[in-house]
Amino acid sequence: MKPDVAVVVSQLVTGYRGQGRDTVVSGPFSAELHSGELTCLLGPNGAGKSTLLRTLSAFQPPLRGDISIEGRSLDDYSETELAKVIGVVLTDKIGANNMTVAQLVGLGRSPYTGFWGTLGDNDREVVDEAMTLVGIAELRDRAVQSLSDGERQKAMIAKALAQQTPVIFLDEPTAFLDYPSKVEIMRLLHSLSRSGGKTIFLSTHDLELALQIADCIWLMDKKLGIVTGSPEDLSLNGSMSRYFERDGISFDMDAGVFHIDYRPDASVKVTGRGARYNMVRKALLRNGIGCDESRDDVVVEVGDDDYSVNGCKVTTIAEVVNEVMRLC
Ligand SMILES: Nc1ncnc2c1ncn2[C@@H]1O[C@H](COP(=O)(O)OP(=O)(O)OP(=O)(O)O)[C@@H](O)[C@H]1O
Repeated sequence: MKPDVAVVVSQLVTGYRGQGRDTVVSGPFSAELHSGELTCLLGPNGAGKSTLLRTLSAFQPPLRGDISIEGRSLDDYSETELAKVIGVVLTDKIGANNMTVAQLVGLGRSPYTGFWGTLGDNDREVVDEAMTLVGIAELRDRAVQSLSDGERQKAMIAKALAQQTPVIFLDEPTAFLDYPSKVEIMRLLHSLSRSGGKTIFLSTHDLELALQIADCIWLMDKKLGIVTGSPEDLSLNGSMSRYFERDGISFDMDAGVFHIDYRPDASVKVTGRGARYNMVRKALLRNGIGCDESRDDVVVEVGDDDYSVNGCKVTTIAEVVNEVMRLC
């Protein structure tokens, strides 16, 4: 059974109002976000991801169309009501450098206490719980400016959690993070959507990661418009290829990964099997050398412990490549 619809976008057109002329960035399009799901917004630079997130967060008005959250149009919410429904995590500098992590996360309680409001026992409990959920409880007294990018991102997510909203929007939460931290943040957001029944919608350029972790994907492109679906459906129906394949880059539907297409200038025969065999082929291809079973002038044999090139033994793949390059 499909989870509840939390956000409905109807015939939405996003963009910027100008004097006499509007600049349309995306739309018109209609789509839904479901509670308990992590949805990723993917698209090339300039496609309009931040503009869409700002529009959904009510930071800028739509040019046309309607957005409704939990059955009510965005226009019908007061500012305070909105802050209890949508938590927003932007990539902009957060301007919280003189605060401790606990103070920053405590700002998430402002819809309930007022900006200068003092936190009560319940607020402090919520703040502690948010920091624990995100795994930063031990950082509570650290100054925000002393945090790493990954820790700061977690603190911002904890702040959004402390806001206790059913919907959270995040603009590129994995930007500037190393790969393990990107995976950690994405898995954290996925588990928060599952365990807390939250609707989490984020933009990212980490396509392969999004394909592995997201429940749903929105693909966005200025020319192609917006399509939505599960990562697997969008892979199989060709949408991933249509939106992201460029000259020299192809999308492998089965593996859900992108490949750089090399055009080899020469070819050799490679024999063997398993991971070492695949790695040799990969290293040769990167150096402009393809594999051709019919070749017999240059033959690379991949053994269990070493390699040979035309009978000459070597121990590393780098040496295989050097030897083959010398012969080709
Ligand atoms: N204030 C503005 N006024 C007019 N046009 C704008 C404004 N801000 C952004 N744009 C334009 O809107 C388009 C979409 O920009 P946006 O930042 O939403 O894209 P994006 O998909 O988030 O890009 P990126 O992946 O590079 O962050 C771009 O062509 C941009 O130049």
